[in-house]
Amino acid sequence: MLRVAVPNKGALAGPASEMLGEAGYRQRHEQRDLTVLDPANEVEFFFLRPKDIPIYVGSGELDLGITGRDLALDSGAPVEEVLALGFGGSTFRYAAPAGPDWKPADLHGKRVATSYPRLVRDDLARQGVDAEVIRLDGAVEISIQLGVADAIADVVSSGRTLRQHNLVAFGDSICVSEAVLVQRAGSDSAKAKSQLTARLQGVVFAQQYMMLDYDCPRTLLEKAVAITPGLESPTVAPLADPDWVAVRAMVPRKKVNLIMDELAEVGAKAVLASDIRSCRL
Ligand SMILES: Nc1ncnc2c1ncn2[C@@H]1O[C@H](COP(=O)(O)OP(=O)(O)OP(=O)(O)O)[C@@H](O)[C@H]1O
Ligand SMILES: O=P(O)(O)OC[C@H]1O[C@H](OP(=O)(O)OP(=O)(O)O)[C@H](O)[C@@H]1O
Ligand SMILES: [Mg+2]
Repeated sequence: MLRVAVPNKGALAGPASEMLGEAGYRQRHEQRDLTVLDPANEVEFFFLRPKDIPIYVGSGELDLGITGRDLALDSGAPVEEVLALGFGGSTFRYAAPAGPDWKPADLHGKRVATSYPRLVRDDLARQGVDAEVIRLDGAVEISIQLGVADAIADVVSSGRTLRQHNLVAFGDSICVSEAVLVQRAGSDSAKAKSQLTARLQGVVFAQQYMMLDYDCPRTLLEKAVAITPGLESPTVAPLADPDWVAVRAMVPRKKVNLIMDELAEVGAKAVLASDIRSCRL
């Protein structure tokens, strides 16, 4: 039985369960459930705090876990990334009160509040800055106002929380994070583990692509195929009208509107874009 850790609360919990559900795994119905058995797939899921997940996986008690890259790095646990999952994106930044232009070197001799002390200490050491790290559990943005810190280092997603507290991010991102699937560093890729990874990879990949279907005059096919080369090569099928063909190809989701504009310009008609739920390469 494969043992897999899933975030039970916070920003990563909903999307992680949705992705596992999409990949065909059983998920919990009750928020209070801390374990779910999926006998058909021979997997047991454990719903844990995302911060604790690298510790369970690093100890070898659990085989795989979903957590944030920033949390995995901060834990110092011996885990390695198996797959980046494309949700829960954030950056981890230094921030200080708006006004003077800060740079990381200005933190020398100052107090930096954070819930990610290892991540921050490692970065300060890398930059050769000697600052005091104040460890807080959350709501770090208010610590400067309350007089316990001069600057902070925290997760920035939309940037709204920083703005609300009149803080400005400075320096390069300490970490560019997203949800990741992790395993114990150096552990082998058992069959069950690769199967779960491949299924999740199928969902991650499907979310990055869309399927395009369109009709195209035979004479313009070469031009249209150059715009939608597909993964191997697009599917081209005859239509009842011998002068026209139907074309089907996967395209990157981010470019779908641009590609639809280009196809329309070339003379393609009835261009349809649809979501892909899962995909095996
Ligand atoms: N808007 C966001 N706010 C907080 N975390 C986010 C956001 N977007 C992505 N994340 C990621 O989610 C993870 C943090 O999850 P979570 O908020 O559950 O942890 P936590 O802050 O320690 O828990 P809690 O806030 O419940 O005490 C990190 O990997 C972080 O990068
Ligand atoms: O850039 P934004 O979109 O505003 O998001 C970032 C904020 O969200 C998180 O806080 P969370 O809600 O997890 O509370 P916490 O500080 O108590 O962990 C994070 O710690 C920041 O405060
Ligand atoms: Mg939080």
